[in-house]
Amino acid sequence: MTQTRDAFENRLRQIGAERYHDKHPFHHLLHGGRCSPEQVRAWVINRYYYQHSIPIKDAAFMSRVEDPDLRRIWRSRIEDHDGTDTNEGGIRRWLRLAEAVGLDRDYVASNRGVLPATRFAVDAYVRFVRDKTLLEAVAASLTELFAPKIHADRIQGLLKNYDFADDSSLSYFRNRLKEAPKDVAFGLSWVLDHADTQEKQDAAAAALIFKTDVLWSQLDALHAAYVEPGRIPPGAWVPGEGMALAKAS
Ligand SMILES: O=C(O)c1cc(C(=O)O)c2c(n1)C(=O)C(=O)c1cc(C(=O)O)[nH]c1-2
Repeated sequence: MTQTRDAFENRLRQIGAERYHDKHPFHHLLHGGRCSPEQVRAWVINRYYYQHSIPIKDAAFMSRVEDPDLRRIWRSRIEDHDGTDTNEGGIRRWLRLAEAVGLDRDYVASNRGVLPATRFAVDAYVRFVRDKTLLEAVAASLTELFAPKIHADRIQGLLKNYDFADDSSLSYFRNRLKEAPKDVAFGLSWVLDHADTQEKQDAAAAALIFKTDVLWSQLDALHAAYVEPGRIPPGAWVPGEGMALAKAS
C-alpha cells in the first residue's frame, strides 16, 4: 500500500536512525579524541575521495535532468563543493583540513593511497546516480538529512580533543551546516512529491539504505586498515607517507 506523505517521511527518517554512519565505532573514536594523528590522517585522505566525487556525482545527475528548473536548483551543490569567484568551496576547505593535520595537499588531492574499499563504495554511489531513476538518485542524497548533527558533533569533538582543530581547519564542516539544510529541504520534498506509488516509495527507501551502506563501508575499511586489525591493503596509504615538508624557519 502507498504510504501517506508523513508515514513515508517517517520511514525514511527511521532508516537514518538505524543505519547512519554516526553510529560507526570509527566516528566514536574520532569525535571522542581517541584517534592517533595517523588515524586522523587516514580519515582525511580517504574522506577526500568522497568529497572529490560528490560534485562528479551531482554533475552526472544534472546531465540526466531535462527540467531546467531542477538543474537550476541542483547546480548550487556543485558550486558549494567546487567554489565560485566568491566562495572558496568545500574541496579547498577540505584540503585546508589536510594541511592542518600535517599532510601535503597535493598528495591528498592526487587520491593516491585511498583504500580500495573506499574507491569501490564511492564509485558505486556515482554509478548509482548515473544509472538509476532520478527519484532513486535524489533519495540517495537524503543521508544529508542526518549530516548536520554529525557535523555539529564533529566540530565540538575535534575542537575539544585535537590541537589541529580551529576555525580554519574546521571551516568545511561549519559551511556544510549552512549549505546542507537548503539541499535537504529541497531533496526531501522532491522525493515526497515524486514517490507517489508503493513501488516508488520502496525504491526510494532502498536507495537511502544503499547510501547508508556506502557511508558505513568506507568507515569499516578505515577501521580495518588503521585501527583493528591494522591490515593495510597493498598500495594504500602507509603512515608517514604524503606528509607536508616542515617549513624552513
Ligand atoms: O560528514 C558526514 O558525515 C557527511 C555525510 C554526508 C552524507 O550523508 O552523505 C555528506 C557530507 N558529510 C557532506 O559533507 C556532503 O557534502 C555531502 C553531499 C552528499 C550527497 O550525497 O550529495 N552527502 C554528503
